[in-house]
Order: sequence, then structure tokens, then C-alpha cells
Amino acid sequence: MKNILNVKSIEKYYGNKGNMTKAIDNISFSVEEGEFVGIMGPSGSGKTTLLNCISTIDTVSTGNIIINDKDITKLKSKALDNFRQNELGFIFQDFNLLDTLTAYENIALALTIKGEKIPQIDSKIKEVAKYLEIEQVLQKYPYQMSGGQKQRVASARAIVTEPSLVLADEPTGALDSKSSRLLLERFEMLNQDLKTTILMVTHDAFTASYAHRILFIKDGKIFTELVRGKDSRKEFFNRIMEVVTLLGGDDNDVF
Ligand SMILES: Nc1ncnc2c1ncn2[C@@H]1O[C@H](COP(=O)(O)OP(=O)(O)OP(=O)(O)O)[C@@H](O)[C@H]1O
Repeated sequence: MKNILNVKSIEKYYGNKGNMTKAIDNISFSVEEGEFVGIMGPSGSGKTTLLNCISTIDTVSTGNIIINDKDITKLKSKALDNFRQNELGFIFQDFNLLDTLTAYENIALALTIKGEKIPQIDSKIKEVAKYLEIEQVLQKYPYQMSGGQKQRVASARAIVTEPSLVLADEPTGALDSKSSRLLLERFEMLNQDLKTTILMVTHDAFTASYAHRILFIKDGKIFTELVRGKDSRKEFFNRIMEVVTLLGGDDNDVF
């Protein structure tokens, strides 16, 4: 198995002397190719900071992040832009689709930026649209789609370039339970069939139960890890809830 992500002893401080927040306090972990890993933790525990550092949106204070054999903490701005386009796919809670473009054009844009030719763009979009069940909405604009459809279009945009790593930040945060389930089932398929490597931040135990492994973050540190193993999704959900309950409170107010 190839190592896709290697986070080595990272720390992240915000502010300056006298007014310093240690958002990440010595975190190390790795993700193998084809893994589906969830990150959970209470509000303010450092989940978004961690994801932002991995996604090159923010920089670490110390430590290294290696993605597909490249140390992103050493890349300069132009190289970082290229790296982001070629190696990473992003899925956000609020979709981040361009309102003036159709679903088709939103997905095509990711490929155009990479310099792909029109016939290849068209066949790749059709293939990914079938997978994510969005063929019927390809000619629609974001305002004409449901939240679930928008998130599946955003997911198509994230994976159509075949990135080494897909980073998802609360992907079901704005979806109802039916749309969440459909999206997560698609994530499962993408992960199993196409070996897409996914790292997903969520506060929701149901969403997290689709992952193979969960890292729980507290006060900027990894305090425990759960591996699904041979458990069914339901059994894994129950184990996640045990950790959540152990920390006091239900899944909504703790995570
Ligand atoms: N730009 C910033 N400047 C100063 N402090 C920050 C900044 N961003 C985050 N922090 C602090 O770093 C810590 C971690 O924040 P982070 O947003 O990563 O947490 P989180 O786990 O994603 O929380 P939530 O679930 O509420 O989104 C918090 O104490 C937060 O106040």
C-alpha cells in the first residue's frame, strides 16, 4: 500500500507573544492509498486548522506534511498552486459552486484549468456524472438544484481530476439525512471502486460511520483512533457514539 499522506509532528500557533493559541499540538498520522479516514473532535479542537494545513490553505508553524512524496511545507506559491490543482480535490460544507456556471461547466472548469482537451473533458464528466447520479442536472445552474444535488456536483468536480487525496470539510453539514446518506453511499463507492483516498472532517457520528478509521482530535492533539475493521457500519456507528458519550454529551453538542 502506498503512503499518500504523512503528517509529521506538526504544530500550528495563531497570534503572537502574549496572545498565542496553539491550535495544533504535535499531531502525527499517515493515510494509505485508498483509505477513507474521518476526523472528529469538539468545537475548537483544531479540525479545520488541520485540514487547512493539509490542503495548503494555511501553513504549519513546525513539522512536515508529505502528500504523494512531496513535502508541501517546502513548496513556494506557484508550485503550491500547481500542486493543489494536480494532487488535491476539495469538498466544502457550502458546496462552493460558481453560480453563473451550469453543473457541467463547474465540473469542466477543474479539467480546463489542468489543460485537458474538450473530448476528454466531455467523456470524463459523463463518466463521473453517472457515478454520482447527477446526469439529469448537468445543464442546471446551482440555484436550480437541491442541496444534495449541489454537493454531488461539487464532489464530481473534486474527483474528476483524479486527485491523490480528496479533502472534505463537513460535506453533509448542509444536507438533510436522505441526501447525506446518498452522498455518503457515493463516497463509499468511489472509495471502493476507484480507490479514491478521502480525508473527511465531520462532527456527525452518522457521517463518520462511513469512514474506515476515525481520528479524534481534542485540544489540538490526537487523543484516540477508532478502526472500523470488520464491523458493519451500524456497529461502527455505535462504537463512535461510545467515544462521544465517554466525553460527555450527545453527538450534537460534543462534536
Ligand atoms: N485565524 C485564527 N486566529 C487565531 N486563532 C484561531 C484562528 N483560527 C482558529 N483559531 C483557534 O484555533 C483553535 C482551533 O480552531 P479550529 O477552527 O481548527 O477548530 P475546529 O475543531 O475546526 O472547530 P469547529 O468544529 O468549531 O469548526 C481554536 O481555539 C480557534 O479559536
